Amino acid sequence: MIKVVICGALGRMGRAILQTALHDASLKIVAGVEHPDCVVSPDLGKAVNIKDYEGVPLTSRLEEVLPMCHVVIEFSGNTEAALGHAKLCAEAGKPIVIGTTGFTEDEVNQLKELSEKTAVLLSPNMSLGVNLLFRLVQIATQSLKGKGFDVEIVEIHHRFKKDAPSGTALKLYEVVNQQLDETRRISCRDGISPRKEDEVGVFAIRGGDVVGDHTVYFLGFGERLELTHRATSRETFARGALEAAKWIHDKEKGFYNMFDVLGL
Ligand SMILES: NC(=O)C1=CN([C@@H]2O[C@H](COP(=O)(O)OP(=O)(O)OC[C@H]3O[C@@H](n4cnc5c(N)ncnc54)[C@H](OP(=O)(O)O)[C@@H]3O)[C@@H](O)[C@H]2O)C=CC1
Ligand SMILES: O=C(O)C1=N[C@H](C(=O)O)C[C@H](O)C1
Repeated sequence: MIKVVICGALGRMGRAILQTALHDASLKIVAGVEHPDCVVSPDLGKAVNIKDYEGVPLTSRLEEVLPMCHVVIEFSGNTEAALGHAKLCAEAGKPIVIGTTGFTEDEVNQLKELSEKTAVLLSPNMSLGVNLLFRLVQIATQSLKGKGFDVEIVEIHHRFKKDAPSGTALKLYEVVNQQLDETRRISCRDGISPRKEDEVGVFAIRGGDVVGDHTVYFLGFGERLELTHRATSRETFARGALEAAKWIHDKEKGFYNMFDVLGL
């Protein structure tokens, strides 16, 4: 049985992962890591009876529970904390699956350095559909290049999401940018100025309880192609994160993403 620690244990994703893991006999959530100032701080350090977490110890110090596990899943939503957790994993030689988004380029480079000591999987989206979308967008961009199509990206998420644009939208832009020559990402249009040829708009809409929608538009003359993924439940990300944990638990070192897990 694969023993897993979740960082960001009481968050939306942490709870979804715990719930999903309850139906999988091949792994067990052995501890949760939470923010030191989290609302349940009196319970930190001992087993708690928060719904879903009955008997699972919660702590604010990953190093205390690392020896208990084979793999760590990181969804704290805080890139500084996630980097700290990855450093502890590298020191202890424990693999880590990171779903947290919003890393700067420099932080991603630091994660790559840590992956020389332990296995690190970083993906802004653990769903099968979005990872296939990355591939489809690559094909569409390549196929429509030089044929008069403009590319624009729109994402919608719940009102509580902190980072914008989403990690997935930024990855979609990266895929588009790799196929085209020198594009410029913009996040707003306001005023009198027609679209510039090298622009790619990446726009974030926030509201309600939207789990996560991403659309890439290929806008031509007389036709347009829209590639859309809609996540309707966090369980889809949770299942992906747990599949990633199973896949990485016996890997020694290296920098991976969901393509490696899904074989895409
Ligand atoms: N890769 C993927 O497939 C997906 C990625 N995400 C990403 O995952 C992240 C989390 O999303 P979500 O669950 O909605 O966010 P939440 O805010 O609901 O959950 C994050 C949890 O982590 C806690 N936390 C904050 N700092 C620390 C810390 N230093 N150590 C341990 N825990 C900490 C938060 O506590 P507190 O509230 O007290 O700060 C909170 O309980 C985001 O970056 C999001 O973009 C989301 C869905 C899918
Ligand atoms: O914060 C979220 O909720 C999500 N974040 C991820 C992102 O930033 O891409 C993935 C998913 O769309 C949900």
